Amino acid sequence: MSTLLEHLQSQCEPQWQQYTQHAFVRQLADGTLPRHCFEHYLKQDYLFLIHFARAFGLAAFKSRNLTELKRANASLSGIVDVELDLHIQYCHQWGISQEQLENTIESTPNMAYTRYVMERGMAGELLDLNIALAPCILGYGQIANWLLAQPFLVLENNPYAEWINLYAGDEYQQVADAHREACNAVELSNLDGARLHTLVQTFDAATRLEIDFWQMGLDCS
Ligand SMILES: Cc1ncc(CO)c(N)n1
Repeated sequence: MSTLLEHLQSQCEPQWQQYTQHAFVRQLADGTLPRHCFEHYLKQDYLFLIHFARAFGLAAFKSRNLTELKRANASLSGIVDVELDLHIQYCHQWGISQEQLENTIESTPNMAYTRYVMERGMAGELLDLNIALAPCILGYGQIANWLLAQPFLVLENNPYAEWINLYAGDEYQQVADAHREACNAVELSNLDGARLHTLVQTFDAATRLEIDFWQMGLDCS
């Protein structure tokens, strides 16, 4: 019997592949991504992380017991107290100041993605929100591991090596494992066809929005 996430991923295989093997990440691995594209991505990702944190605030609100509340709380503080600080520090290395981050004009693919996730959470239950969040959390972990195994990977003198290692690292992989566990706490066999269909639609939409996010980076749009 497969898990809920295995089922969702298998239902969205072509989109999942487009997302996790996008030209943006291939160019990170071989070091050919133009620097201005990455800088644009980093600025947008700062805004993304702010909304991502808010989504976990919503997850806390949607929690029905202490286990769920503790998970949401851990994710919220992980982003607010660790990931955002790391992001600001990392952007500084790329010559992007906190002021520049705060003055970044949000791109429409970024808006579409973050607000879509929040809408799923507001309209639905915690599970809908967790599934809307799954492609981003699990995808980045998978992308980093996949890139490290590719023949086109060049780590020497690659300005993006640190980024790849961050997402392949134990700390991020543990975050991904925790989210996988939260989603798979629901048994696939306990969901009826209509409920499952809604979750497939959510997973599919969030995956396509991640593809658009990479494309935004590549197009500097
Ligand atoms: C757009 C996007 N998706 C996923 C992650 C992983 O946290 C991120 N930082 N940004």
